[in-house]
Amino acid sequence: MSGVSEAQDRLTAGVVADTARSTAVLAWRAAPWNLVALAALTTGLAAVPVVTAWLTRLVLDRLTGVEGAELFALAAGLAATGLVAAVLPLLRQFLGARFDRAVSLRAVDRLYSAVNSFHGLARFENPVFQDRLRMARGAAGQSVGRLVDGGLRVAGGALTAVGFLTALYAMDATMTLLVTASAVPALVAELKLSRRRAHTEWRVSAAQRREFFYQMLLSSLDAAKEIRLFGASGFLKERMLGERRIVDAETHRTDRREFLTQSLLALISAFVAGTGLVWAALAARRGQLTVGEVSMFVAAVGGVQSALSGVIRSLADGHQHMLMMGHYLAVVRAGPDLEGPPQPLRTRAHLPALRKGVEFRDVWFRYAEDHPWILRGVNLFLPYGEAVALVGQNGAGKSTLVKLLCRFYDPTRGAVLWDGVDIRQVPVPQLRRRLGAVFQDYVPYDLTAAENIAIGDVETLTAPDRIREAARRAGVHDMLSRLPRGYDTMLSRTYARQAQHDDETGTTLSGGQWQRLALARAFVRDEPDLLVLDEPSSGLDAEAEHDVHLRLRHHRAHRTSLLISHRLGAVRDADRIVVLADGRIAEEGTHDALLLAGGTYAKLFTLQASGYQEEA
Ligand SMILES: Nc1ncnc2c1ncn2[C@@H]1O[C@H](COP(=O)(O)OP(=O)(O)OP(=O)(O)O)[C@@H](O)[C@H]1O
Repeated sequence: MSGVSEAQDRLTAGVVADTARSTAVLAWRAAPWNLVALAALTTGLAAVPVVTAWLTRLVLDRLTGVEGAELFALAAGLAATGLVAAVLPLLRQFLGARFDRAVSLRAVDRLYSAVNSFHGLARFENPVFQDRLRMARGAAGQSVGRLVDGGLRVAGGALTAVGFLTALYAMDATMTLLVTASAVPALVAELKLSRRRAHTEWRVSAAQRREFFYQMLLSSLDAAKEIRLFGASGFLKERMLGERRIVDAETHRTDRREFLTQSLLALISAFVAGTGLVWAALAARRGQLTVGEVSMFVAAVGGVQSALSGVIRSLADGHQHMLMMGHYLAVVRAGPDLEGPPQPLRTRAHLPALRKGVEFRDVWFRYAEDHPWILRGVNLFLPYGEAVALVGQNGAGKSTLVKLLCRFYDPTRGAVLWDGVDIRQVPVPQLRRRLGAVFQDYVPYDLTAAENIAIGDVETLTAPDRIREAARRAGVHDMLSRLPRGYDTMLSRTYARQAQHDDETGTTLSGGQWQRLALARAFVRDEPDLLVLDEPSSGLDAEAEHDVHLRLRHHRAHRTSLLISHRLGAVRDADRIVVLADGRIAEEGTHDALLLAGGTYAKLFTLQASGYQEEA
C-alpha cells in the first residue's frame, strides 16, 4: 500500500507547491490553448471594473466645462466597457466549461490508467484505499478544473484589487489600509473553514460509502429477490438512513460554524463599506472630494471588497480542492502494488511457455498481518500436461491458492515457480496471458453475449468465429443463437443498449447458462498454458454438469490444468488429486490410490457416493 495510506489532510507549503505544479502540468497538457485564452480573458475581466470606475469618475467630473467631443469620447468608452463587461463573462464561462471537460477527461484517463496498473487485489479490499479512490474520482471530475479556475480567479481578483487600491490610495491612504486590513480576518477564517470542510469530507467518507452500498442493495436486481422474500428491505433502509444521519450531523456541524463565521465577516465588510461611505460624503461636503472622486471611492471600496472576497473564496475553495487533489495524486503515484522483478530480470519481458510445471514451494499466506494463516507451508507441483484436482473443505484455502497462482497476491513466505522461475520475477501481464481461468465468483457482465465471451480475450471482439467456437466448446452456442438478437443480445435487464429500441431491453440467463458462458470466456483464449477452474460447474444440474465435465476433460486433455471442485465424482479422472486441509497438503495421489489409502478423500468420496446411492 505504499504511498496510498499516508495522511492527506494537511497542506504544507511543499504539498501546496507540488499539487499546484502537478495540476498546472495536467491542465497544460490537456488543453494548452484553452488555458492561454482563459488567462487572457481573466486579465481582461479583472481590468473591466477598474476601467469602468475610472471612466465613470472622469465622465462625472467633466459633465460641465469641457468640450462635448471629449465628454462624448469618455461616455462612448464607458459604454464600450459595458459591452465588454457583458460579453466577457459569458465567453469565459463557455471556454471554462470546455477546459473543465478537457482536463477532467485527461485526469480520469490518468486515474484509471493508474488503477488498471494495480495487478493485485489487496488495495481494492482496503477500505482506506476505497475512500481515497472515491475522493480521487471526485478530484478528477472537478478539482483539477476548479483549481486552475481558482488560480486564475485569484490572479484576476488580485489584479482588480491592486487597481482599485492604487486609485483609493491616490485619494486617501488611511481608507486604503482599513479596507485591506478588513480582508485579513476573512482570509484566515475562510482558509480554516475550507480545511474543516475537507476534513469533514474525509471523515464522513466511510459512512457515505456504506450508505451507497445500502442504496445499491436496495435498488439492485441481484439482491431484489432475497430482500423481498426475507422482508429485509425495511432493515436495510434503516441502515441506509442511519449512515445518512451520521453524514448529515457531521455536515450540519460544519455548516453551522461556516454560517456563524461568514455572518461575522459579512458584518465587518458592511461596517467598513458604510464607514467609508459616510467619510466620503462628509469629505465631499467639505469640498475635499469631487463628485467623480466620491463615485470612484464608492466603487473602489465595493470593488476591493468584492475582489478580495472573491480571492478569499477562490483560495478557500482551492484549499479544499488541493486536499482532494492530494488523494488523486496519492492514487496516481501509488506505484506498483506487487513487488516487481529485481532490476537485472526486468529484461525478462516474455515468460516462456510452460514446459516442466508450476511449483508451490513452502508457500505460507495470510491476507493481512493480523489475519490467521490460510496456507502453512504448501508444497505442490502441477506437472506440465497433467490435470490436477484440488479438493478440501469450505475455507480450506483452495481459492486462495489459485489467487496466488494468478498473482492477485504474493505469498507471505515461500514462492510460486513457473518452470523454476519465481513468478514475482516476471511482469504480471505476461504471466496472465499464459493462464485461462473460470472463477467461482465469475462476473455476469451487462454486455452483449458476444462481448461477455470476448472479455476473456478482448482481441476476439473482432473475431466472431473464435467467440462462436468457444461457445460451442462450452455447450452454449445453440442457446445463444436462439436469443432475440443472437450473440448481439444484451445480457442485461437493467441496461439497454442505446442503439436498441426501448422494447428490446435485453435478456438474462439462468445461473447454469451464465456458468457455461464463463466457461466459454476461459476457452476463448488461445491455448492457455495453464487452465484454472475454480468450481466451474457448481450451478449446473446433474446432466449439465456431466456434459460440462466431459467437455472440460476433452479441453484439459494433454494440457496443464488445476480443477477445484466439491463434487468428487467430477475430479476422479484427474491425473492427480490433492487434498488441502489445515493450510497444508494432506493427501495426494490418483483417485484409486487415495481410496486405497482410506484417508480424508476416501471418507468424503464414500460419503458423497452413499448420498447418491440413497437418492437413487
Ligand atoms: N480477501 C480475503 N480477505 C481476508 N480473508 C479471506 C479473503 N478471502 C478469503 N479469506 C479467508 O481465507 C480462508 C480460505 O478461503 P478460500 O476462499 O481460499 O477457501 P476455499 O477452500 O476456496 O473455500 P470454498 O470451498 O468455500 O470455496 C477463509 O477462511 C476466508 O475467510
